[in-house]
Amino acid sequence: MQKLNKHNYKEYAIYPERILQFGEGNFLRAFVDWQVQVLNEKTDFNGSVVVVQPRRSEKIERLNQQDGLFTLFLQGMKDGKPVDEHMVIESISRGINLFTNYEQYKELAGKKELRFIISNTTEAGIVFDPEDQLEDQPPKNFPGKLTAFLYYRFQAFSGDDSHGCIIIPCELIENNGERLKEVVLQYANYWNLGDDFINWIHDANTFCSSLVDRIVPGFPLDSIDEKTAELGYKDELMVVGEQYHLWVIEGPGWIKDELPVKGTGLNTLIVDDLTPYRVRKVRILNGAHTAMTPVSYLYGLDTVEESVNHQELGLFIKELVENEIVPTLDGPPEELAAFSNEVLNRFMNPYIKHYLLSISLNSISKFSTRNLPTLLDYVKQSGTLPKWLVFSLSCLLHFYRGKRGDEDIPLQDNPEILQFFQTLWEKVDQHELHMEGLVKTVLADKQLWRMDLTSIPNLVSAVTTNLLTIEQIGVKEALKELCRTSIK
Ligand SMILES: NC(=O)c1ccc[n+]([C@@H]2O[C@H](COP(=O)([O-])OP(=O)(O)OC[C@H]3O[C@@H](n4cnc5c(N)ncnc54)[C@H](O)[C@@H]3O)[C@@H](O)[C@H]2O)c1
Ligand SMILES: O=P(O)(O)OC[C@@H](O)[C@@H](O)[C@H](O)[C@H](O)CO
Repeated sequence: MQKLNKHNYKEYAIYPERILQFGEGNFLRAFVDWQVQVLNEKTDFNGSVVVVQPRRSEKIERLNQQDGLFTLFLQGMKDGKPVDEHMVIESISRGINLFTNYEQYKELAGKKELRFIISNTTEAGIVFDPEDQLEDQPPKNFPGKLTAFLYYRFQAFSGDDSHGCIIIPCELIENNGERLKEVVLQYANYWNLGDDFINWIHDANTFCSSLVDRIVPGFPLDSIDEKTAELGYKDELMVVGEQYHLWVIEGPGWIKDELPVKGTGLNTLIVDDLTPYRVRKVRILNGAHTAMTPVSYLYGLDTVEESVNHQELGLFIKELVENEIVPTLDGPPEELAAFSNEVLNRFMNPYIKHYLLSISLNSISKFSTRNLPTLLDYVKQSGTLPKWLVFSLSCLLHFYRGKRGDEDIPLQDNPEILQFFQTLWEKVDQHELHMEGLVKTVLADKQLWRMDLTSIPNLVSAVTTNLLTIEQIGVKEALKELCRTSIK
């Protein structure tokens, strides 16, 4: 069977390289590169994307072997109807391997037509590292690579303000645009790149914070043979995502002229303040994902869809979202109810297998950023603990024991965190530590939660009680018990 590449594919238009994209991952390809394709089809945007990898990865070579082409399946509800469609995305012109072709990167910095820089380097990507040097080819961290790129551009156009860029990071970090600009300026100062360059960063470039939303489980490992047979060609970069999408970009109104999304059907908004969109999305959608993961997985389920359609898990998720997360959010109640309803429907998407284990990556820091604010707000508002969220936190501690029955759980978190939990659970198993001791030690750890959670009234005893119940009767029975006593 033939592989997908330009020789085996129909003729298609090649557009000027107007976008530099840091990240070859599933999400950016199913979201940004798809949006660029829509813009090219429906407007005079006329732009293609050059992809660079933020870390060493052989995916960039695979992207070039396929001439930037890949197949995107978009599956889910659209305008109230089920839609299952696929298309070849043609908007990527090429990938540059920064580790072998750094010169090409420097050359791109001098191209007049380049205007946008987009990134998604996970929550770990926007960081400063004093080890990075301008002379490194490439600097190790993403903001270091970006600073170097902007400096080459500044030099190529002798500091001319009309050749700056619009920089839109997509990392799920609060104020990602401002944060990225801060780190770029930190590198500029650290590398002594001069006041003229720093002024050019401020005057010629626009850093926009942005919020992205589309569930992208990625490569369809489960159904690859079936999909390959349907397509009639091999595609190693196939990606599956849902139909729903939202991109909220915080920036000046004139960006609408350069990114002509109006009238294209794209749910991309250019706004003055994205805070309300971010808070509700992170707390409801990501919060529910992160909270359901240890509970459902320990219960014996594997995917989001199974969980939301399950009698007890479904109830757990609905109660958690509607009675614990939503009441802590600001905004018109009808809008919040509509949004949470839509999220629950998206979780039910029958086409998509979204594995809990893939969501479980770095669950401790995710609980901290996505669910802890809800817990704190709930306690502040009501003076009581949110019992579903506390049950989820209890299951999270149990999840990090690393066992589902006799199975080992492939935990994915940073090694210090994994070691911390392993040591504590071993002590409990060897009767050197009581459950309450484990709970107190974990909840008091400021490195995990950025605060001492034992200061929250009754939290230690509630989590200890849950864990003792789980030890005695298992997560299944413990959850059933919680459902029975909560819904009378
Ligand atoms: N998949 C989704 O449903 C979805 C939806 C919205 C947002 N996101 C966000 O997108 C990010 C990537 O998701 P994906 O599904 O594309 O994953 P992926 O594994 O396909 O891609 C990960 C990308 O991040 C880069 N990366 C990883 N760690 C990095 C680090 N420390 N520094 C710099 N770059 C790093 C990789 O090189 C790669 O380009 C996630 O952090 C997630 O929060 C994902
Ligand atoms: O991608 P992560 O690992 O940060 O989080 C897992 C999911 O919650 C996330 O990918 C959502 O599906 C996504 O944020 C939806 O827009």
